[in-house]
Amino acid sequence: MYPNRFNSYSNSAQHFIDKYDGSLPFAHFIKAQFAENKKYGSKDRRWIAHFCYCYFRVASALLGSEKEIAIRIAVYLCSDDLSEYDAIFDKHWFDASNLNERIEIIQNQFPAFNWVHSFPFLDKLSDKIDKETFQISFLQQPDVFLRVRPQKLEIVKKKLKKVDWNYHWENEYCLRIPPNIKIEEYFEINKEVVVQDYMSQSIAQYFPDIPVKSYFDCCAASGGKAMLFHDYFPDVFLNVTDIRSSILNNLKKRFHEAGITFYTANVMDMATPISKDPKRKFEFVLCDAPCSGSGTWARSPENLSYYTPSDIEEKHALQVKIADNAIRYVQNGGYLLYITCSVFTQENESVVSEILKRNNHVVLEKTGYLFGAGKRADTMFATLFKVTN
Ligand SMILES: C[S@@+](CC[C@H](N)C(=O)[O-])C[C@H]1O[C@@H](n2cnc3c(N)ncnc32)[C@H](O)[C@@H]1O
Repeated sequence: MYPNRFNSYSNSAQHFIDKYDGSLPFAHFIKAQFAENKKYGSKDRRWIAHFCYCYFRVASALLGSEKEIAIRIAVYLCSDDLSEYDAIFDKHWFDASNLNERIEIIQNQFPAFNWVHSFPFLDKLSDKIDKETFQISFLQQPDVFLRVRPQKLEIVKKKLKKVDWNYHWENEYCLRIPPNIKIEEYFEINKEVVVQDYMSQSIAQYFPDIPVKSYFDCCAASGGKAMLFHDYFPDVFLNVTDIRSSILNNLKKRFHEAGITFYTANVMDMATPISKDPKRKFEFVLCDAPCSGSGTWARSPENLSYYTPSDIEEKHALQVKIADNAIRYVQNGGYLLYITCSVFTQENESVVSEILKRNNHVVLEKTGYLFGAGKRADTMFATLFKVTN
């Protein structure tokens, strides 16, 4: 890349970063900005967005630095391929053979760069999370993963023989694919493949080890986990709810595409106290609770600059209310699976402790993190409880 081109992208990135106020996801913001500013061609848009995202990945380690310098450092730390930047970066920057060495080079050269601060919520992080791997994972954009629907494995493999891009099987059904692939040009989405993070797919490890007969997904959103469950237990009727009717419309569209008809979807607020014991109970209740999403922030690194930690307290309170209610829907001998895509103790281990403290008929079967950092995937937390009345 020529210096003048680099400067021009850097200036545009600074303009958009300064204009952004964190009130909506950066991806939506930048898309709207580009739609308003027709002067940017598709190549310019790609570079400017890359520079902005690089900046957000390391901004907290560079507080007080000039934006121009911060962007230069950020692009160095966060770009997979440095060969583009021959004319821009200092010669010795190319001596690094891995990300740790890149960090060291910058640390030595710029005293204002404080890597420890790159993730500003370290005090909230669960002690089960490997801090170093987690922090470094923010320097790279996570990959895209597809879950191949079980009965579609053969057709997907056949179609893959004709693609000219690289892919990698993480396991029998999980396919890692390069970013920016127009998936719909190759596969029937939801019918053949579901776009679902590797660790989100791996949640199936926490499904009860029994032939489940009834299922209730109480925070179903657009149905990612419900579809996963369906592919393991195809004969089970799906009862799904969410507080938002708009997201249930997405679920209905996806279920239609997936050929799932054996379900009901209803709006329900799971945080409202339940006065009477629910009439209908289920063998398996899945509660993928609303959370900070901090295990997915390598996909939305603007959160490192704009997330307000007081939100964690509110989320904790909401999660306890929802999980407490969800337990009431579990039949005797059945299971509750509590899930978040958070890495914060308060949303995970603390909620689990609260649940156990408040419900002495509930026992912990299995708990842990599905750690995607270092694998260019998200991180999830899951706990399976057994409920005996
Ligand atoms: C993490 S998302 C669920 C993701 C989903 N399970 C999936 O795999 O696609 C959490 C969902 O909880 C819903 N939610 C938030 N507060 C709720 C409440 N009080 N009652 C029920 N659902 C709620 C949100 O609307 C959101 O769709």
